[in-house]
Amino acid sequence: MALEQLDSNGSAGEFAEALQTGNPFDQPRAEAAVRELLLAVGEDPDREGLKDTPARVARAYREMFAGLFVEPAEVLNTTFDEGHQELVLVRDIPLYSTCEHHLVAFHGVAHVGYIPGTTGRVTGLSKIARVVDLYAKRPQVQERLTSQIADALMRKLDPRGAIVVVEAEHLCMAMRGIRKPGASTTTSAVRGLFQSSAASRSEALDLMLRK
Ligand SMILES: Nc1nc2c(ncn2[C@@H]2O[C@H](COP(=O)(O)OP(=O)(O)OP(=O)(O)O)[C@@H](O)[C@H]2O)c(=O)[nH]1
Ligand SMILES: [Zn+2]
Repeated sequence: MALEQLDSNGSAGEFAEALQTGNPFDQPRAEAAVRELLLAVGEDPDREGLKDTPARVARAYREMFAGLFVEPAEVLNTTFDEGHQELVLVRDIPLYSTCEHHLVAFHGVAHVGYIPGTTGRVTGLSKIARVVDLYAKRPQVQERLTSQIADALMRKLDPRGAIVVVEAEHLCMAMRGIRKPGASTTTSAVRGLFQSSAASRSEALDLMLRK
């Protein structure tokens, strides 16, 4: 399927599948593992309410990890020359990812900005959200997710700078363990001009974090 087609009407899952380069998801193996887990926690996987659960959970994991075995940065291959050499910023991109330590969700928003290079080459705004989405669909830590998004922009758009801020709540800190619901973690990754120029960085951060 052509990426252009998916851009207009494809879901993130279909999009990820179109980019798939590595192992396909092993549905039977995932189902068997979920069944084992249910047994391990003392449940009866054959009772009425749970009988379809291994298949359902496996499908959910397939979707949640659709960014594995793909190169998310590839979505930034679609660019066009707009001659725009000022800041482009997409903020409040909703984000759902999975903490690789506990395999539970962390969720929040990503703010992504870049200043196009001298050619003024830009990418479609939806592509920025797609990159966030695909890197999020992996077992992750927030710091790596943040850096991967910034590095993808630098690699594919050759911009003067890229800046990414992610604000998220980790359910592993809310529903278990330390149990601090509402605690929020902010991570940033700054590259290029945003690293060397405090003025550019603070302009972008101000636009990103202004309530
Ligand atoms: N830096 C960072 N830490 C994370 C992220 N997601 C989860 N963690 C932390 O990973 C750590 C794993 O610590 P461990 O001591 O191995 O695991 P644990 O015994 O379950 O830890 P507790 O959560 O403190 O109960 C915890 O402190 C989590 O809060 C993340 O995205 N970034
Ligand atoms: Zn965790």
